[in-house]
Amino acid sequence: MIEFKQFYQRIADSKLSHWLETCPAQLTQWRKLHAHGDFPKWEKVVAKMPTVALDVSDIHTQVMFGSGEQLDEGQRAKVGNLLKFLHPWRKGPYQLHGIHIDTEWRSDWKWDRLLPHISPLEGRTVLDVGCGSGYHMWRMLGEGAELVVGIDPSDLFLAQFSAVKRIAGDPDSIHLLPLGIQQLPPLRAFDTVFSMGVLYHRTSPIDHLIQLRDQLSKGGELILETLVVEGDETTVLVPAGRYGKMNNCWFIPSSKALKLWLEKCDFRDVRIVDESDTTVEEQRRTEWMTHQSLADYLDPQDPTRTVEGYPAPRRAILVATK
Ligand SMILES: Nc1ncnc2c1ncn2[C@@H]1O[C@H](C[S@+](CC[C@H]([NH3+])C(=O)[O-])CC(=O)[O-])[C@@H](O)[C@H]1O
Repeated sequence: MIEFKQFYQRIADSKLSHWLETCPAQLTQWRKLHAHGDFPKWEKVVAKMPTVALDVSDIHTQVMFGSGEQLDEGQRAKVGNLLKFLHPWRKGPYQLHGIHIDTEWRSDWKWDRLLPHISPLEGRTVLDVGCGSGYHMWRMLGEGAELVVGIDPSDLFLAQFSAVKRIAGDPDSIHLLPLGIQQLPPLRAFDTVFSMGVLYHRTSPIDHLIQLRDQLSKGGELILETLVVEGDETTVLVPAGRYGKMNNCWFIPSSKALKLWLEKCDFRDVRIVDESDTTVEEQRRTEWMTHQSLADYLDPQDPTRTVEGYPAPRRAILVATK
């Protein structure tokens, strides 16, 4: 059974100890809501992941655990099938005992775009809001973070993360909690907070920025990544209906407007460090994610537009200090 005891123990004597006032009750409630349905089936898959001591691992240049030499072909096929049961795999890629999980997203490309622009993570306590299956969390740990906590309300992503963590030998410096950002009290304790791909899902983007600020210690750093449109400080797109077939997409500002919003929320040294169009090489259908993907969200006659006629996805990364 996926439990959070290891997390509670890990933070008991840390600067996150005050989180213990609210978090265990929320996760107990979460567990009650997930006692039936798919989650217990996914937990059984997680429990079957191999726990052999790893011959090699690399979380610095990729997310790789085990060369594949330690499992025979039959065992590898079995683990591969179990991992497939946790479909769809959106964020990655992962290399697990020689099994290449070719995810919908090349999340490593986003990591490569942001890494040169952020303060070194060595020794830091880090929060990843909307962490998905936790791909970037492993890379944060690979950069020397002392403790990495991810939050994401998706129970499938928790199961995927837990499968990887079990194979990795259950390290106690990395934890995913199935919570939304709105469920966190103002902890004011993280050295670095990431919010990537979340802002446009929030109905109130300024409140989101304030919630992120409230998680940071004074002087801490925010890395914010979200969909943007071209334009000046006053430009923001609120799609009338769906955007790229997503029905939960609310505010898509220009990067300049986003910079202004951050400054208005008392962040300083706000920098737009990257702006890139999302390509069908970075987000695409694979054997590990067989549903529709970016190519299906774009107008086949004009791929610079979504099927709804809005500008095609473009994303910015901003870095700011509290
Ligand atoms: N209220 C919320 N609180 C926290 N998380 C949320 C909330 N609502 C949705 N999410 C989660 O935010 C994630 C957004 S994906 C980005 C993943 C990764 N960060 C990436 O940058 O690749 C979007 C994208 O594809 O870019 C999903 O995992 C949601 O479950």
